[in-house]
Amino acid sequence: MSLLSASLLGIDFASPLMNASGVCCRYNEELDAMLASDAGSLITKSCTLLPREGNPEPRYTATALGSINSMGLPNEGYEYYLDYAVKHDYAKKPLFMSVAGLSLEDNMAMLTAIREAKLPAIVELNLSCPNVPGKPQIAYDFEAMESMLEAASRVWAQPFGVKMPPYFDIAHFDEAAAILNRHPLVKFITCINSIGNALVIDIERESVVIKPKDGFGGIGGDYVLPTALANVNAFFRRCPDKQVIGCGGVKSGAEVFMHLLAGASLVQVGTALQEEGCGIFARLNAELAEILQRKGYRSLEEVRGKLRTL
Ligand SMILES: O=C1NC(=O)NC(C(=O)O)N1
Repeated sequence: MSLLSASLLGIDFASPLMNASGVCCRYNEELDAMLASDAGSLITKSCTLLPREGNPEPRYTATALGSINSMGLPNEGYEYYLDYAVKHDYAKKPLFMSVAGLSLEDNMAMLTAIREAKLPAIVELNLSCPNVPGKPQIAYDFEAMESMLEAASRVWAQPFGVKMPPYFDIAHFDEAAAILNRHPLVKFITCINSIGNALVIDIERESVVIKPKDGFGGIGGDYVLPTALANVNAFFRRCPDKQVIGCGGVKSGAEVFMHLLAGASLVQVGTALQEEGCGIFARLNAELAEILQRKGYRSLEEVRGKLRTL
């Protein structure tokens, strides 16, 4: 066991770091770059039943404080990622598959096909894409989320995880956690997806910066770090039988350490990975190791959830 060893669903990871679904994971070449990187694992682009072009461009813009995107789930269709998962060498590093069907039926069809392939791939069910016009985020509709989790638990019939949107109200943390706790097969919770439907304005052009939805898109990066940490900690506190994966605002070892303190078992990198490339994982591992050593920690276990309150 090295200093950066992590564990999820009883599976060992050499590093807690991985990509956030959507970044460096649409094509085989990107997934292979993640495999060759110092990330402890990798996750595929959220897939739909059929391939999708996604929203019109420009649909991603980096900003001084992070990024805004309205990709619209562009992906090669679930069979492409299932094919990658069949060929993947799980002894090298664990692989996650992100599933984001446009309907409950589509999700069940994909989960059935993936289940029948009998792979060690870990499924992260995306309940929180904010960018498909006309498709509300499932996890903001508690009844829809309950129905989706009931169906997914029945069809998938083994442990899986969910990608959650950020919540901003304690009552919503309570309600969402209560729903998740009613589904014991939901063994991990990834917090957070982008903060949906934000608006970035360029004053020189007096314009929005992305084309879809009149410029409204999900934001990531520095903008979302405190909200991401709050959601990680809220679900860590409320779901003692589940693990949490942190996502949001990670750009150095410091933010990785914050997510671990808040309760994260693994940590995903989105905007910073998009901007820096896969070399970021070697840097983040080194920076995290330096913080742990400086503070006298010998494992991530000793840090997880140890956030002090005043
Ligand atoms: O779940 C998602 N979150 C995002 O921020 N963007 C992508 C997308 O638009 O495909 N999906």
